[in-house]
Amino acid sequence: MHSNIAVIHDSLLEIHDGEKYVVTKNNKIVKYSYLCLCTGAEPKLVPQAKDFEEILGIRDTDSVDKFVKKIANAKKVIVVGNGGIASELVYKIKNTEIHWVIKDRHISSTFVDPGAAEFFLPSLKNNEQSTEPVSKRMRYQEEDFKKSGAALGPDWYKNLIIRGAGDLTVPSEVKIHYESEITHISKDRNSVHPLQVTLSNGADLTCDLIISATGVTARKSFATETALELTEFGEIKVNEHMETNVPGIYAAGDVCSANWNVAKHWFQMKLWTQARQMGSYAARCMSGHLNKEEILQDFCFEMFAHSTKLFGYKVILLGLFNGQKLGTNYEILIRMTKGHEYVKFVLENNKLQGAVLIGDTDLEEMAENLILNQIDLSPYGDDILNPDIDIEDYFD
Ligand SMILES: Cc1cc2nc3c(=O)[nH]c(=O)nc-3n(C[C@H](O)[C@H](O)[C@H](O)COP(=O)(O)OP(=O)(O)OC[C@H]3O[C@@H](n4cnc5c(N)ncnc54)[C@H](O)[C@@H]3O)c2cc1C
Ligand SMILES: NC(=O)C1=CN([C@@H]2O[C@H](COP(=O)(O)OP(=O)(O)OC[C@H]3O[C@@H](n4cnc5c(N)ncnc54)[C@H](OP(=O)(O)O)[C@@H]3O)[C@@H](O)[C@H]2O)C=CC1
Repeated sequence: MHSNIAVIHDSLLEIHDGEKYVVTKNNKIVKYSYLCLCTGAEPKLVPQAKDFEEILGIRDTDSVDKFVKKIANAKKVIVVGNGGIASELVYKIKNTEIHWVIKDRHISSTFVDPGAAEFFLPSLKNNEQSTEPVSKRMRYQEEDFKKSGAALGPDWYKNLIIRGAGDLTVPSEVKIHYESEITHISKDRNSVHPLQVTLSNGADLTCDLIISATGVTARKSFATETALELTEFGEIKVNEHMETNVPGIYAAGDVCSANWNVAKHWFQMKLWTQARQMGSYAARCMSGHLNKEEILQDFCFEMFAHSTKLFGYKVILLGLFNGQKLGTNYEILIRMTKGHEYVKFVLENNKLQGAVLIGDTDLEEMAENLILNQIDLSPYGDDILNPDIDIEDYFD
């Protein structure tokens, strides 16, 4: 489709930024004028993972294949971590006993507040999952010659059956171990469940498999002549034009860190949408620099927005949805109907700063506009979330 693009199936090894060429694993030399690094991230597993093959991370197709095969023989699993992957897995895994080990006092802490976590909990107790979510996104299939690589992204589990070897006829309740981490693991091959796991709260567990869904670190699997400026977590710093400190080298997606004065309602999270938006914007910046055009920052960096599905519910997170950056100087309005919807508005000086919309609330467009417009909402008071008032229609 795009005759100006040549795809090279190889790995980047060295960047010679002085003479502007790269060297690949197969010794191919490619000259460049502009280079954009989109090497993503890799799972940051619990430290014990190096000693036990039964501890797995999930990132790409290969790692999922391995996980699905291993779990097919597991009757008892531990899921560690409290972010996106763990939240999706504990809901999706069937036919095995699940212990969910989390550092926090509430589930899914990377995305939601304790109130929303409480709203989700019944879904873990009665996890029938009879209907699969309908995917409205474009789905891609990887070609056979290269199975591993890019992170899976939204809907990755849609067509997967993740089933353990348990003989449970009804879905089991997930046992959550709050405020705990794994401190020690040993192996007893003669035990029914070979891994003996001790948690920081003193609890002892046994299991067949551990899934470490404990975040990611930027993947910098290549060398450069000039050192790239990195954050303390190893991400490549980029300016408002996605440029690194090395002339001609840009970076986008999970590997980079937005090192500009970001808009009040935006912040970076390692998400598929942000990676895609950054990639597209970096391309425009490179083209703009080449053609000496003025580059205006893309409006997607004005406000954080994430749409996903957790525990069977549509979840939309907008702006400073957890009061990020606001300190203690904000108000929260909540509307909740058990099993139906959870709506949270975050207000500062009577202006909407962020929103959590769980369920089919139909409030996303209105909330987006209120955050961007910063309309004074004091005349409406609590009625802004009064279910008897069609507030969306009003602001339309
Ligand atoms: C299981 C899972 C579920 C997710 N679900 C969601 C979701 O629902 N919503 C959401 O917004 N986000 C989700 N994410 C996060 C999202 O997938 C990532 O944020 C996004 O894919 C990052 O894109 P990227 O292009 O920066 O990096 P990646 O997708 O990691 O791609 C990087 C690519 O660079 C290649 N590479 C690395 N080093 C080299 C080298 N030296 N030479 C050549 N190639 C190299 C890698 O092989 C890979 O193909 C999920 C992630 C996972 C793992
Ligand atoms: N639906 C979605 O939008 C999804 C998005 N993703 C994205 O994919 C990437 C990978 O997902 P994931 O691995 O879940 O990463 P996340 O960053 O979302 O979550 C990692 C979690 O693990 C915790 N953690 C870290 N180290 C330990 C430890 N040693 N013991 C116990 N807990 C620990 C973290 O706590 P703390 O922060 O306190 O260190 C955090 O709660 C993320 O960028 C995520 O946003 C993945 C799946 C679904």
